[in-house]
Amino acid sequence: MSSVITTDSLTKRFPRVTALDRLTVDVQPGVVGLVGSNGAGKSTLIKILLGLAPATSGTARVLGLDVATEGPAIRERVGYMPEHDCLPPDVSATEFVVHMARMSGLPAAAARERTADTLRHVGLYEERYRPIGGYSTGMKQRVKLAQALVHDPQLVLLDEPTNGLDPVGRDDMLGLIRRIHSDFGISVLVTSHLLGELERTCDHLVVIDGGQLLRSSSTASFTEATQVLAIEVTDDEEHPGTDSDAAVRDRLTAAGLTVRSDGAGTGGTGSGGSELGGRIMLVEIEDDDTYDTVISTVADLGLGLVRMEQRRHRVVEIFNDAPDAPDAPAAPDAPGTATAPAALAAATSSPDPQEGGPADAGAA
Ligand SMILES: Nc1ncnc2c1ncn2[C@@H]1O[C@H](COP(=O)(O)OP(=O)(O)OP(=O)(O)O)[C@@H](O)[C@H]1O
Repeated sequence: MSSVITTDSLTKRFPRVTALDRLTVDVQPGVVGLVGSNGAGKSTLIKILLGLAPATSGTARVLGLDVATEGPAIRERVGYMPEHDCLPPDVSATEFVVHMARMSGLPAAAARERTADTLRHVGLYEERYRPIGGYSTGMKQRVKLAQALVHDPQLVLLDEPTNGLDPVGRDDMLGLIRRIHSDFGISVLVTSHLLGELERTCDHLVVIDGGQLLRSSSTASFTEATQVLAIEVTDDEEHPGTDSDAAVRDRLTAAGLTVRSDGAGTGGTGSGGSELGGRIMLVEIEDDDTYDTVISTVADLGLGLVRMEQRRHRVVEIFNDAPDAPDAPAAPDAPGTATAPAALAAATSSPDPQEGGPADAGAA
């Protein structure tokens, strides 16, 4: 498969900040998430990829075309959904999208036909004849998406498409984004500062921070299984006041296993908290017998297992490994307003999506 985007040591310096710092990345066809906190360099990268802003140094190619010299050819083949509200309030969605289709070179009849199809696809029906000024944020986002798709591009670059949307609106938009690829075969590069939502939506994640690449790999490989078993046991109802966790920990340790409490919790209150996070114990998996040892130990003590599952890596660990990562993630002030790696951490999904843990803070 040929790459849709490649960059080689791509650098963009503004007088007071380096927005992109020797970024080398290779994006294959599919739905790819570009994740980074506010100011990480996502929008700058998109503008360079569209040939709208020059790089300071380094090179980039989109669909095999050089961004420095082939901007118009790139923009013919690529759709772009900008981050900010940029729609004219006085015209209808239909008028606006027809205009954008004409700007992309479609003849009048084809532009009208494609506009009707595209607006239907993004979920705008009768309201498409009303002035955009009266639309909700969700409807405006759909218009912005429709104008990015109307000329049938091979690739769309979507800059923060879920910005300003409520949880239902976010989920709808993420579903639409997936269908752009599955129904039409169009590749998608979608940016967000909310890791959790891209983790759910994308096949591949590119994570940047301070203009530098932290990691680029398949979403699945970010969340591969660890050699750690997370367990939670019931209280000892026959002997109230007994610390059942301590009893299990002592027995397992005596059996030669390494046990620790889950300092990070499951996204709950963290270590020592009275909520879920404080009740999880982590057992290193020595071999297949570890499972049986845990089960028989818990049964011998007359306790029950509330959960036993192999821990998965969390995508957010990439930020914890970054050089200036914060010690403890802080919760964002309000849903969808996460900033900086700390809030990215708070916005990620539970350690194991199967676990039914706390929802993505950004979608909460
Ligand atoms: N035209 C400009 N002049 C000077 N500095 C800029 C300019 N555009 C962006 N920057 C700076 O470059 C850095 C990266 O900005 P960019 O907009 O690419 O980040 P981002 O990841 O898209 O964040 P956000 O989601 O907040 O837009 C920021 O520090 C920003 O202030």
